Amino acid sequence: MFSVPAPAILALADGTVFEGVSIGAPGRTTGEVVFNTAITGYQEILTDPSYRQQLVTLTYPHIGNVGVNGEDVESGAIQAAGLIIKDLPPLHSNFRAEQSLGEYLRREGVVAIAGLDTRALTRRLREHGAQNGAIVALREGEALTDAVRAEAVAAALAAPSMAGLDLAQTVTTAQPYEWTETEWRLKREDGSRGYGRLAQPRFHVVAYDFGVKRNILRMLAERGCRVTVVPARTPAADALALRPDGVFLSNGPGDPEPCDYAIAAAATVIERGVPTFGICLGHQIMALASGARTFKMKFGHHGANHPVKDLDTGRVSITSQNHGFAVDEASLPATLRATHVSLFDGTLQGIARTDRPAFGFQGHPEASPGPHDIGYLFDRFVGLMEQARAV
Ligand SMILES: NC(=O)CC[C@H](N)C(=O)O
Repeated sequence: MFSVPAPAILALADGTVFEGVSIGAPGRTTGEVVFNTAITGYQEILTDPSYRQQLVTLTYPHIGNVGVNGEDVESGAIQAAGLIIKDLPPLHSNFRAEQSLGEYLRREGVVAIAGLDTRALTRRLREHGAQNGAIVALREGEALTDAVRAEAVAAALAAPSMAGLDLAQTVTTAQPYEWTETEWRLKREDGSRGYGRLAQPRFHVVAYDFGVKRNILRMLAERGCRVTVVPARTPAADALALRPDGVFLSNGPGDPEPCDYAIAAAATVIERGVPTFGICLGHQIMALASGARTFKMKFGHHGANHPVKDLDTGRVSITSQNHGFAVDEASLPATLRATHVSLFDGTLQGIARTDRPAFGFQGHPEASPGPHDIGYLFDRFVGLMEQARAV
């Protein structure tokens, strides 16, 4: 019933080679190797545009158990450059499943490897920091030779460093579009299942797309926001000409620092006093636009159980995270205050302007499948738009 999988290897830039089996498309892929500790949500992780040019290792050992469906996607395609897992079950089972993870990876042409020691790999990344790697997945019958291994290490070494890379432009929408789809429900009042539609918009939000995740747009629509999603390079004047109640700065891949066009647009929008909310890359861009600095972390935060403390209330939330850069707390100017901090490593997780209605969060308050502890930040954004309207 099951054919023997072809061999695959993962080579790191430091020369380490892990051997496993191919579970996706044959071929070669390179990127920054990162690890994500989430137990659920592999489909949402693969389709998150912030994973562009990254090879994602999932530390949870069984991945693919519930298959793949057409609804749980954060964008229109798999965005991660490759997938690294311990074990792909030969059978999947779920009432929503439409195909297996392996079929999905092959259909999308994504190279992926299973059967290697993901714990050893993760320990190496934790100790030495994130580094570039290459996955080579052979075709059935092809032999794994020393030449293949050497080529893979060379490919890992040749891959570009994430620091300094503007990847937002590579994932952004080419044209503006409107968004009104609301959150997924198992059972709506009318008995239907799935996503809903915003009937009566209360606010108009312009969302800068640096690689936006769909669930962010759904959570805005759920709260009465009609969203116009605009390309990353949209000048502030064009965004403001749409007369939005609020501006949203999305998550996205790569280094925030080279995104000078976005930093300039954010600075203008914030200066004008338009309520502004930034998530992840958008939060970093807001910080840079306000005069703070960002830096590359050792191995970043990628997972679904990161405790974050709200410094205003003392409340601790469990959050979803996916970032390799962070805002340097020591660099905050007088107009920015720290609002949230990571309880894993003390790094900055949230900021707010002291002089304008603008705030940002480093983690993912929209996380689907969760956790949902920090969804209140969307309510805060809506509150700022309400207040601005009352003036
Ligand atoms: N999820 C994101 O928006 C990630 C932001 C940025 N690319 C980082 O790695 O820090």
